[in-house]
Amino acid sequence: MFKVLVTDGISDTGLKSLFDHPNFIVERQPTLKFEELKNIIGDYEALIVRSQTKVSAELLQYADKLKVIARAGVGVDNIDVNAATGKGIIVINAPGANTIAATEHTLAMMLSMARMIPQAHKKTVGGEWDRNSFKGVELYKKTLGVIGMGKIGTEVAKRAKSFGMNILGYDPYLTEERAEKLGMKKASLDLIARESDFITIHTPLTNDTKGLVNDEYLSKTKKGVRFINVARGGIIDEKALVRAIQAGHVAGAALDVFEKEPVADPALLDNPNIIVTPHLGASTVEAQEKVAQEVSEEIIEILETQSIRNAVNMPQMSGETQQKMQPYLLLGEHVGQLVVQLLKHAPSKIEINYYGDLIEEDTELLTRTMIKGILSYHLSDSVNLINALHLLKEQGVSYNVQKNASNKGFANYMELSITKGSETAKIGATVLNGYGARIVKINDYRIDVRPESHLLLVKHQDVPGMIGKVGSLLGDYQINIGTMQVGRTTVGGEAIMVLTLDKQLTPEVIRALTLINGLNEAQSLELDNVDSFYPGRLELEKIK
Ligand SMILES: NC(=O)c1ccc[n+]([C@@H]2O[C@H](COP(=O)([O-])OP(=O)(O)OC[C@H]3O[C@@H](n4cnc5c(N)ncnc54)[C@H](O)[C@@H]3O)[C@@H](O)[C@H]2O)c1
Ligand SMILES: O=C(O)[C@H](O)COP(=O)(O)O
Repeated sequence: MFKVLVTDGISDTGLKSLFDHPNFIVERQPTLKFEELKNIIGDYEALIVRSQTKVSAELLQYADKLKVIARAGVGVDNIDVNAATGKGIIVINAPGANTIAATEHTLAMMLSMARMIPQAHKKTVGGEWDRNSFKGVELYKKTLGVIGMGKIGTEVAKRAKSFGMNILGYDPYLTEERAEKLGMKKASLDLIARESDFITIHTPLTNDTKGLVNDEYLSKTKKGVRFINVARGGIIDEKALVRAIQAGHVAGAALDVFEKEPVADPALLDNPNIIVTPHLGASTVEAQEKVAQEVSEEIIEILETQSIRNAVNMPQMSGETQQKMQPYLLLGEHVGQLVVQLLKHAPSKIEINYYGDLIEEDTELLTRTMIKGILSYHLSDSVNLINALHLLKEQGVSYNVQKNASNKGFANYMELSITKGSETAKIGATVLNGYGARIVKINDYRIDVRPESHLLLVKHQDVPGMIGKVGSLLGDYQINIGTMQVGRTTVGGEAIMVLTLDKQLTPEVIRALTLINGLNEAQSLELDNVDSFYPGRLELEKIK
């Protein structure tokens, strides 16, 4: 059974798949204080939050069983994603599920500000019939500057066009072609400042966007400009905004999000030219059902089948790429497990080289699976694909990844080399079309071995009779040999033998092997999860 804790106001309808699932127990605690949350968080495998619950590094110290933190929405700034990553906890969100709600709220705020609807409403319900104080402005033929042309910015631009507005958009990813298709103009921030009558913000809050609209930017804007922020507090410097409104330069602002929430600053709340809502951008019945439904379904997938779609702290892959990369991902972990056993030490340096078809692919996840394979030998279950790179850094291990154009004789080839002091171990592997995964290089020896649970690596003199001696000794101990491969670099020098076996070797057999004349070393190499490893899905069993 998996226990899911739901804090914040999350839609019951959206949580239906979790409520109905026989393997999940859902508990709602929408009004917990930090101390209370800290005391219970250790019982849960999954946590669902909106923007109100602060999932801090301190809280996560108590979250011993937690595997997934789900943000029923977009922004994850209330979650310490680094701390979650360090603990191997997946952070997921529901990008896109509240796009329409935030878009419509942006337009509602723009229209309300333009026609002073909240101010007029307040006076009217207060008993005054004031038809003189609320002469608004029209949107028609005005210029709207959209900063951040992602999902919400794009939808806002499309709808604003239908009001007859001219649209300018700024986004590092906005191309001339896309802007043209949308019937708008790609602009610089300065052009938006100079020409816009309304400026709406739709970026995340990042180091780059924090205080993007500050005194300096405001000084470049057109007199009478109006701002809308339904993105994140802090992108507009609130003090600078108030100064510009008081100076009569900025005509108004419509704010849904604030530097500090709940907002209490009278300079914002008592200003007749500023209208506010309490972070309501995503608060529609439809959006709330959708965000809760998306994260509920994903929690079930992650905990039951270890498949991840929208993780914030994992490299993303399209379904098609994931399917294409699947055999390499499975092999990559085994390559990592093998190389660390070969070195017999925790490495201080890792080198990963990709060749052939792999240089065209997104290999970030593959790199992580190799690193997970290496680290799990010493760190065991505490390593997963989420925290592998973080743990590597923590251990002070450097790693370098290269994609090479040179031909290694295979359509695809990955080589992992790890070093400790003067010792290095190397494994080369490929996926052969129609034949599956193969280990094709151990240190400098060429071989051809299918990854199996139990392997025996023998280093011996390249002299007649060695294969027979090893085979008959294993027979004496009732150990069945699956396959046997030999490799050598020079005739008569040192050679290697790699055998796949039906069961694990005991130290006694290893000792007996080393007594064979001409045999320099025998090492048992064990691979985890070989049987469950090749059937198909992205392997994340350590997250379970
Ligand atoms: N008020 C609410 O309730 C509410 C609801 C939903 C989303 N949001 C917020 O709205 C914002 C936009 O959400 P989205 O779903 O459209 O995200 P998105 O990721 O689809 O789009 C964000 C865009 O911002 C752009 N961007 C990043 N840095 C930029 C910069 N320095 N200058 C210009 N553009 C930059 C990115 O390239 C991207 O295209 C986010 O901050 C999100 O958290 C708020
Ligand atoms: O990032 C988001 O999804 C929005 O800010 C909505 O936040 P909320 O779920 O707390 O309303």
